[in-house]
Amino acid sequence: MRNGEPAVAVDGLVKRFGELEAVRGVELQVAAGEIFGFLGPNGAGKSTTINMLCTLLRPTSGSARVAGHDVVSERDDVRRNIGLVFQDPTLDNYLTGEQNLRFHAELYGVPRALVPERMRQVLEMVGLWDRRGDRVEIYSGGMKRRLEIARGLLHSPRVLFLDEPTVGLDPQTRSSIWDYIRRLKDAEEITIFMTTHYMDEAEFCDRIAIMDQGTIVALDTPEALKAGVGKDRVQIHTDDDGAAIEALRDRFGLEAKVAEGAVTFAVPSGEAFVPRLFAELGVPIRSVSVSRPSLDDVFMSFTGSTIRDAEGSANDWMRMAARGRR
Ligand SMILES: Nc1ncnc2c1ncn2[C@@H]1O[C@H](COP(=O)(O)OP(=O)(O)OP(=O)(O)O)[C@@H](O)[C@H]1O
Repeated sequence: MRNGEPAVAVDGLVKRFGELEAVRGVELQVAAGEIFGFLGPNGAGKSTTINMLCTLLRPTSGSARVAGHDVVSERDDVRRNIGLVFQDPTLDNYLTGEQNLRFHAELYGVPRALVPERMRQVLEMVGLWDRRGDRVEIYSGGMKRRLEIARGLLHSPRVLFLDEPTVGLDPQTRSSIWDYIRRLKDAEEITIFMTTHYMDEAEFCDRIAIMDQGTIVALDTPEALKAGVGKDRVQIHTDDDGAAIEALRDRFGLEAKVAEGAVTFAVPSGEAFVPRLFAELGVPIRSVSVSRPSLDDVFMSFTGSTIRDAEGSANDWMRMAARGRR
């Protein structure tokens, strides 16, 4: 990869499955050393895009370069330069942490002489050096995830693809995984391309792309995306959501929808609007909450649903990836 060249450069990338255009002309660039987050509802095309970047799926048209190499014509170079951390655990439980890493080193052709030193580095980075001799079956969920990250790093990839690195982990473990990810970025000058469903985690990304129906609908820093929404979110609980949505449309010209079990809509100044709402809605309100724009609102303004409602979008790509590698 030449100096100043983006770690990931995607140009007019398209993937068709028969009639279905799953990815429709995606353009993006990720700078070396960036933490880049990929968000989107179920079926948005994230997995398909990432699979193309990881060389596991061939683009229908367009091009992509990862770590300076073309994903079609220089497939092996791309593979040597990327690390993948699957959502589904792919560790061998009967082996020790160290044995798992040795196996991977062999698979990736890491020169034998370099393995002990590199193994120590990555295991220390994720705080598992002292536990390297234990069988993985007695590791906690968080330890397993950290070992997967260590393994993804072992062959010194330039770009690390992480699929929901903290899904299913408790908040404390999630936060420690994030400490490792941030430390990683400093220590290894690595580029991280990740998917997450946790909006608080998306905040840690340098930039975020929101994908919907095969295209990128927003791409910027979390701050810029939130500033762009420019509206507060109001949520009300009522006894008749249908009537409330109708009244909001008829009396205030507002488009509302039910999200997370509450009638939800956006107005420029939420607090100032609440008294009018109570006075004029004509539908009894049980409770109301007003919040400043969050990444969730950004997500909603571009995709029409909250990330929690869109949840369950289990990223199948790693499963596909695992299959594709066999
Ligand atoms: N191998 C395939 N053959 C046919 N259609 C596919 C294939 N892979 C994906 N698709 C379709 O392409 C679209 C995009 O799917 P994709 O898995 O990329 O979405 P996603 O954003 O990753 O969603 P999720 O978060 O649920 O994983 C979907 O409509 C999906 O059904």
